[in-house]
Amino acid sequence: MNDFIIAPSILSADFARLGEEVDNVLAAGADIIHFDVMDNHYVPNLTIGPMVCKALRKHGVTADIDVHLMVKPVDRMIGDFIEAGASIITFHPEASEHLDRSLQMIRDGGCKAGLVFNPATSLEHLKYVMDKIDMVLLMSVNPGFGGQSFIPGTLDKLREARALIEASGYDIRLEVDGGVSEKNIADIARAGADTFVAGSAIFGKADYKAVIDAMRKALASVR
Ligand SMILES: O=C(CO)[C@H](O)[C@H](O)COP(=O)(O)O
Repeated sequence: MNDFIIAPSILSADFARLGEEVDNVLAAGADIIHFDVMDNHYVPNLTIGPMVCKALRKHGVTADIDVHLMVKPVDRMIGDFIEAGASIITFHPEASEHLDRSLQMIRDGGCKAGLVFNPATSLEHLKYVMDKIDMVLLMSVNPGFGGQSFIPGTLDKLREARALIEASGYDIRLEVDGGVSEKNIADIARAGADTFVAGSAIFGKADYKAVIDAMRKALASVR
């Protein structure tokens, strides 16, 4: 695994050719696949569920699948995605009735667990569960749609999250999602992110490898 992880969001892929799109983006140098699950309840959009995750595994995808649950309630979906072959499952603290239990369910199912924070959601939810998470995901847009602009205040929040992670002593990745492109990825990494979700910046271009290479080149200037 690279130190910096690039995670294309299939929200912006061509769903009619999803297996091929995932193969192509992995062949172009992506590390993992970001899988956005929206329920038209917690967020105002409706996307894909565990059957599609299972279908990607059946298609032959062996890369990690990073499932971002934008659903409420979360617990039933956790079980279904564990069964469907997810590698990482993240959810929003305000969407779970019992945060600790939801995190434990994910780890008990053999997946990595993480919490997702909307732009205006406080990081205080991390306080008592640092030992139960493998990833913190900061949304740099309000969740629900691809193609939005990066909210600049996320950079300060990333610095805050990075400091909390370092102080905890745990091995926790810091992911950012929304409006990430080859133009701002270096600044985002300098603020502390190590895992980068990008949807429209990658799938919106014809040459996925050129974009991912440009992102890696920008990241090389950071470390
Ligand atoms: O979770 C999401 C939206 O809720 C998407 O993953 C995110 O917005 C990525 O899309 P883009 O890179 O086009 O901003």
